[in-house]
Amino acid sequence: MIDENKVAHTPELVLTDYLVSTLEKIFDPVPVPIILLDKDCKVKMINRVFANYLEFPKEEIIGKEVREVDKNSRFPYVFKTKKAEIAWKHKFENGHTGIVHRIPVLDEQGEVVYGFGMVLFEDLEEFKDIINKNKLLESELHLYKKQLQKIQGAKYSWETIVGQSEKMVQAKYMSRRAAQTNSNVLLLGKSGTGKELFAHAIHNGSLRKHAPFVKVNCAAIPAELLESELFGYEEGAFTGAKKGGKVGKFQLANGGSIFLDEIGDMPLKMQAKLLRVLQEQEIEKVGSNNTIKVDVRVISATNQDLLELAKQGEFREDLYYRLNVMTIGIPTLNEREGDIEVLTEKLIKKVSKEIGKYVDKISPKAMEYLRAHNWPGNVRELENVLERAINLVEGDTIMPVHLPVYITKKEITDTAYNGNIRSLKSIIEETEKEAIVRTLEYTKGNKLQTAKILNISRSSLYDKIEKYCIE
Ligand SMILES: Nc1ncnc2c1ncn2[C@@H]1O[C@H](COP(=O)(O)OP(=O)(O)OP(=O)(O)O)[C@@H](O)[C@H]1O
Repeated sequence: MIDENKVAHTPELVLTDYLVSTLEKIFDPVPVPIILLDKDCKVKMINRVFANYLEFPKEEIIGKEVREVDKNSRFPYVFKTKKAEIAWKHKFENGHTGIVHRIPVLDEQGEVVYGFGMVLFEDLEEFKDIINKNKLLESELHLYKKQLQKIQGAKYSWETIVGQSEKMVQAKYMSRRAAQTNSNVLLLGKSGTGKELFAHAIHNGSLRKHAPFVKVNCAAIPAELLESELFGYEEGAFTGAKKGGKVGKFQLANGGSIFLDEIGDMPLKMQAKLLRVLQEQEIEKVGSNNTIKVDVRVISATNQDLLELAKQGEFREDLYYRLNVMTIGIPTLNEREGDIEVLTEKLIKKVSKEIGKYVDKISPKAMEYLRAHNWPGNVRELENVLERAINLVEGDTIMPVHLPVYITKKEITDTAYNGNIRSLKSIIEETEKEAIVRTLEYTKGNKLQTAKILNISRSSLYDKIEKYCIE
């Protein structure tokens, strides 16, 4: 950027005819309009493109006072103030509007010896075009940066993790401490409690925050693809392998963090390979004998009891200890006293902004229902309930009528105890049926998710659905 307050200084320089004709030879072929004035504001040199722009024969301009050529010229003023005018909009006498520089050149005593002028953009439209293109490029860049961050960056920080309950404060404290170390972290918590949020925050709060954060859902990738997904493959490693091979998630996360979600679902064979990577800090692509050094911090998460899985032979105990250098337990929503209110307030704002509706209140009765519910699906369930409610609201307040029946008709469960004189078995069965019906309602009939939330196997869920004749 040129500083307008800094004018050009030159040691004593006489614009001899010889010098002027040399400058003319230099600047005449240059396609940028350039003009040189002597200390009396008379034109000493003008190049051809400038003369054409002013629509004057070049020879007629030389020796004229600048205002005889362009009566709007500010050069006399610039010579008076001795201050350069950089990138000024200027309307020439012939109607052209351009962007110009006017620079007075001073000698060592600070007196103007000559003036240098040039037209930066001959046409304002051209300038506007460049500005617009620049704006467009800037907004595209912004978009790509955001997308890149979405793909490989961490979105959340501790500030975005809502919760003031004792258990939540403790979890945040532990994760802040974990972030300061380079150790692997294991996040334990039921589905929808916010484990992923914590993984993002740990990465964002660590020294690795400027490097990638890469997420892998171990349960969502078929076992036979997991290895190439994690470690990549060489060209021709197997039929159907892409030309040029593929870079694995560990390599993508190099220098940063990898978030292995649902680690409990990782097949045993892969667990052995992961253990080797954690021990050696190097990976081997599928179909390659070469090793590649990687520096990655592993943050893993599960809603399963890994030690129990280890007892059953489904999870390697040695891997468990490798992953579990720091454990952070994320509490269920039920255990987070007082958090329903703050979360509800925050989520209403977030969801209504996403949906584009102006809902910002919840009635005391509706809030009471939310407080009384036991939230098997945790914060994710609360978010879904509020999203559904905001979609239904016509004013700006969520009322009980906007909440799902399974939340407002809590007394249904209470009927299980009505009459009292019933066998324990029938009470348990009725409660069990009720829990399944409600969870199916919440998951919109998704049996896999229902089984997960209720912490039972899918086959056991099917047996119970049949037993209780649930539609
Ligand atoms: N403390 C919180 N503050 C704000 N939003 C939260 C909080 N906890 C969870 N959420 C929101 O709840 C949803 C579920 O969170 P997240 O995906 O992190 O849960 P999870 O424990 O990783 O679930 P799963 O085990 O099913 O993968 C997300 O939309 C997240 O934004």
